Amino acid sequence: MGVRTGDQYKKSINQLKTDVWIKGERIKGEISEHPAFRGIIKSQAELYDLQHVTRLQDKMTYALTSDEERIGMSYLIPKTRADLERRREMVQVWARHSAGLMGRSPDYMNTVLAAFASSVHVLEGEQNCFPERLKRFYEYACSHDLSFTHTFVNPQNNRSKLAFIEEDVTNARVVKRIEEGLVIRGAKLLATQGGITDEIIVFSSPGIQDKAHAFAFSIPSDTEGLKFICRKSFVGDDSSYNSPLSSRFEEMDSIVVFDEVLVPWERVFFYDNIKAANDFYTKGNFVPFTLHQIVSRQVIKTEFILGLAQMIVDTINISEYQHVQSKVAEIIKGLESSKALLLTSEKNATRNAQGVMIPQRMPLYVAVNQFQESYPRFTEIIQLLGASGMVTIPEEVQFQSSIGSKLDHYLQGFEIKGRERVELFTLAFDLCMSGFGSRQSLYERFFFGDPIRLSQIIYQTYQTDTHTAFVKKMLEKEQAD
Ligand SMILES: Cc1cc2nc3c(=O)[nH]c(=O)nc-3n(C[C@H](O)[C@H](O)[C@H](O)COP(=O)(O)OP(=O)(O)OC[C@H]3O[C@@H](n4cnc5c(N)ncnc54)[C@H](O)[C@@H]3O)c2cc1C
Repeated sequence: MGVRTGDQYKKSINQLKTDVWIKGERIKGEISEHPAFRGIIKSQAELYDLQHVTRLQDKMTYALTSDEERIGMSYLIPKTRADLERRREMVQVWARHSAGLMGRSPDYMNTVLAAFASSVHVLEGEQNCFPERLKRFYEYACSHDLSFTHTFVNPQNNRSKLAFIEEDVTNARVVKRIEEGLVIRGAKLLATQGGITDEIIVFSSPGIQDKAHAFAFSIPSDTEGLKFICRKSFVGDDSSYNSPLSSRFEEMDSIVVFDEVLVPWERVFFYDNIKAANDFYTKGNFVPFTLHQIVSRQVIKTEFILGLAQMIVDTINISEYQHVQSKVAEIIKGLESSKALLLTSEKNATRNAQGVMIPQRMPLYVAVNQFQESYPRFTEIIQLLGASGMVTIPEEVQFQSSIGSKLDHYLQGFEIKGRERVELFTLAFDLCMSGFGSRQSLYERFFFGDPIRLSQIIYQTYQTDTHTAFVKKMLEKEQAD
């Protein structure tokens, strides 16, 4: 089949008739026509179509041999530094299409799958582990260009350190091991884009205490007993003027419920193995590969925010003020740091024993942890620069009415008419203040894990020995003097 078109993606999602619940009802009919999903499915389809644009073909796809069908670059397992560069460029083509606002553009999960497939050695020879199945599944996913969502974390009912002592009443767990496969009951915290992908990958996050929770598998989204229960939609409305971002990029997050879901053995990658669950996450390539994708996207998102900040400055003509300059400079510093950390991770990449090129972890950890803090600050800067402009944003229909000419006059900016000025500030509002925008901040803060625990990982894994030795040497010199 090779790389898909947007239309093929849309048809496939509509045919599934996945069990998706929103506003107290199960979605009936084509999900691509539902107001909560219309925009995001269209945007996702546009991304698939980019793989077919002739001038982008070498960036977005590759062929293993000259006569083989091309597959998505997002599935590439890098063997060289040039491959990492190709991966970055592919991510950034897709990210530019959504200004980096689609955290789950297909490259995110395709990267996760490539990371898993390149980590099968961690599972080899281990009890209840099936590396061959994972490899076969990766090949199947590449050749069919499948779309994925995923869910790793358990529901948030009790996060105390001693939570494992309590009876588990919510978490998805294996309740039966039968001839046909595993039976799963319970829930997982959430899946972004849950319900609008072909498949869902379910993995245990590290730190599992009970082997019934230690599993990994992938199943079609329409598997019997699997339910996606959506939150409230953050789509403002269908208008690209009034809701320029949420009408296109609202990805939706849904709670994932497993009502006695049968996972066939062919789709089980491991089960009942706590060590495998921990090792696969920590010793496999999930972290460095996924972080490389994430930081590549975040660079583009920061470029977009910088452009928006500067346009606000120009539109109300405030560039002469020193604090305005330093606020924009904050975004520039964030952008340049992310870019530098990303390139450092590629420059210092090393090839592992399996011949896979692994980007250096630490610069990527630092970049993503910094972004967890700087992204909410960037949106604050937009608000501080925009001030009342963020709320003097009448809807398009007001400009089309008989008072439109008054609005054009009274809301004019520096050398632009009211309608254009409001269009820009409406975009800023959607990015920083709407439900969609607030969720974007929460997403960047948490989607790759708790920022507090991430900074702990940085502290605990950073080698400081040479630095303390440096100080000791300096002290010895002082004494010698
Ligand atoms: C918008 C969004 C989209 C997401 N999409 C997905 C997805 O598609 N798939 C998926 O699997 N996950 C997804 N996630 C989940 C994400 O991985 C988690 O939010 C993240 O790992 C943090 O877990 P939590 O939300 O359960 O927070 P908690 O772990 O419940 O943390 C809540 C608070 O308690 C503190 N806390 C809790 N435990 C500790 C501890 N041990 N030590 C110190 N402090 C602690 C935290 O610092 C935090 O302040 C998404 C999250 C968001 C917000």
